[in-house]
Amino acid sequence: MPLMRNARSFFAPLAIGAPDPVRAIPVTPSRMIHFFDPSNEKLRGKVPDMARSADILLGNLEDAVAADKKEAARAGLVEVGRTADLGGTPLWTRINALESPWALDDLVTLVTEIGDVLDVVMVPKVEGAEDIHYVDRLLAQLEARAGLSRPVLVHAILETAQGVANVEEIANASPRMQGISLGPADLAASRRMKTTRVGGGHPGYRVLADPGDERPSYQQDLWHYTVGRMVDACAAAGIFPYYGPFGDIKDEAGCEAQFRAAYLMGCVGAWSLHPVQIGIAKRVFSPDVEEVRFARRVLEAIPDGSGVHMLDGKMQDDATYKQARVLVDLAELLAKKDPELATAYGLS
Ligand SMILES: CC(C)(COP(=O)(O)OP(=O)(O)OC[C@H]1O[C@@H](n2cnc3c(N)ncnc32)[C@H](O)[C@@H]1OP(=O)(O)O)[C@@H](O)C(=O)NCCC(=O)NCCSC(=O)C[C@H](O)C(=O)O
Ligand SMILES: [Mg+2]
Repeated sequence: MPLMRNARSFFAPLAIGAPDPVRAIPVTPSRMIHFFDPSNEKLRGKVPDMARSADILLGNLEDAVAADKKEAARAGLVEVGRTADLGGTPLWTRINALESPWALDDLVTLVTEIGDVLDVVMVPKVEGAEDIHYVDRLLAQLEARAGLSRPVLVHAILETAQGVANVEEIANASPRMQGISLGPADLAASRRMKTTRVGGGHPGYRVLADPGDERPSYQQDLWHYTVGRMVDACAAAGIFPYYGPFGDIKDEAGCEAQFRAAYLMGCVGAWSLHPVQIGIAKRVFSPDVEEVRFARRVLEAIPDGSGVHMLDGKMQDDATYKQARVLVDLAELLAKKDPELATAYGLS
């Protein structure tokens, strides 16, 4: 069994002088976590534009940043944190893996230099609660030394078989846990899955109908099981699940379908690797206008949220009231950020 803090000490700061851990994870629009490489000067110049169009901006320090660019990426992110006008868009980072030569300096430098504007640290290849405990204590020490008044939160990537096996303990490892993302590329390698794709389906993974005149077959979702486990672990822990990357940038329809499956299963967002995927995530992770309209009718039809009612031939009760609440709450949250959505939802 991993070492867990007990119920009384769970919310105690892990270093003298560190800020109190949060009791509830902030609920903000997070339809996409937009990745950019902070070592790239041209992209750094685009940060204000990216921040206007994305819900969350993430300076990536890990995979996709070459080894000889790691320090430039870290320094570039410090520059962004110190100088860029993000207009209230949360700033996240993905640090290097904990066993790498860069992770320690990533945490020390970022919390010391820009801990006051850094909302969340994404930790790759998390295998169990012990990885979160290590980051948790170190963050507390760094926050205390930097005199920060609010804690930096932690987001784990689920991208090893061991991490999936331990997903519940990871989700509950610390009050800093903000959420978990699927990392389908590393996870595929860790599991010895035979695919070279970053997320998405595979034409060979399908179900064939029984023998008959015709034998239709349908492609299945390779990630259904893991997304299901991740969503349940996150919901049970009061944190947020995200589908991760979709690497085939040109396959916009494939990306949209994968994001939509994750949205319907409970994910709050996905990663965008390219500007085109910001629009896809916005479309997918904003509730459908007609569904919101129907959900509001459900809430109006059941003012106290109890009893049984009929609406358009469909039974409504306490449970459907709660389902409707999920959609309406999300629509109201997004409408506050997005005037076009506010108009579409009739909330302006
Ligand atoms: C994937 C890319 C390398 C593609 O870049 P590029 O070839 O430059 O694309 P385009 O020519 O179509 O670009 C058009 C313009 O858009 C700008 N651009 C591209 N990407 C971004 C971005 N992320 N943010 C902002 N702007 C972007 C280009 O500069 C062009 O601008 P201009 O020249 O002015 O017209 C590239 O998109 C990229 O590097 N994306 C991020 C990749 C990344 O972060 N990968 C790591 C996350 S996924 C992962 O790690 C796997 C996971 O961990 C797992 O295990 O599953
Ligand atoms: Mg990965």
